[in-house]
Amino acid sequence: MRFTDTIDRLRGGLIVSCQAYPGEAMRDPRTMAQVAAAALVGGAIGIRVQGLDDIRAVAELPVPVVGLWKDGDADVFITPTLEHAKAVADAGADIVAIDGTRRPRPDGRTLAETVAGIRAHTDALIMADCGSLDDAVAAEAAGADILGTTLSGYTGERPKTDGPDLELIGLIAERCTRPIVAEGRIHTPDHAAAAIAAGALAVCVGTAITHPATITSWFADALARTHA
Ligand SMILES: CC(=O)N[C@H](C=O)[C@@H](O)[C@H](O)[C@H](O)COP(=O)(O)O
Repeated sequence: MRFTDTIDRLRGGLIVSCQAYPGEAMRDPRTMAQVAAAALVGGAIGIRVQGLDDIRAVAELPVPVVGLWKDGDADVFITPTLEHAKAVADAGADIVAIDGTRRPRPDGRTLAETVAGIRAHTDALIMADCGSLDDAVAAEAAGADILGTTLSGYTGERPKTDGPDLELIGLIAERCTRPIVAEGRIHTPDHAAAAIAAGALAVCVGTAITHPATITSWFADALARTHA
């Protein structure tokens, strides 16, 4: 029931990822909650945030909250262990986003063991942040509820496309039955529409909506090239 209800609410819609990085001026849970509230006014149907304080700061918003906890210097850093995932759920996430790759995890658990441990702890849905088709197939077999393309271009298995990895979305849609959230380098409304057309249930946009330093650099670099 909870699965169906949450998936129905996400269908065809825009999740906005509100994240500021260590040392950045906007890295403050209140600021991220304000950015999230503004995104809802614009039509977001879901919010994705990083860190336990940020999750708590948006947990009462009237939309599904995708929570994650980036931690550590290892390759696997998005909600890297079962303990991180439980904490994300306890902070109020409706959907716990975890590393969904086939790489070794810092706590030595497999993805299937991690998913089982989260299920035993919470009824939150589980989103596997994948970097390839093989990841998505394995994540579905491990029991993940949602397959994300979040890590495409960041694990060495897929090229870092200029824009979303539409090919990967199509490949996952062909092979897997779990819903797909297209995430990563969706920079324009056309990109978002193309991701849905390729087979995604919903799209998640971060940088292009909520990261002013990067957006500013796109404009500034274009002007610098014009005047070079
Ligand atoms: C690879 C990684 O660490 N991705 C992170 C996952 O939460 C975020 O830094 C991204 O901003 C997010 O996935 C949204 O993607 P984009 O910002 O490209 O719209």
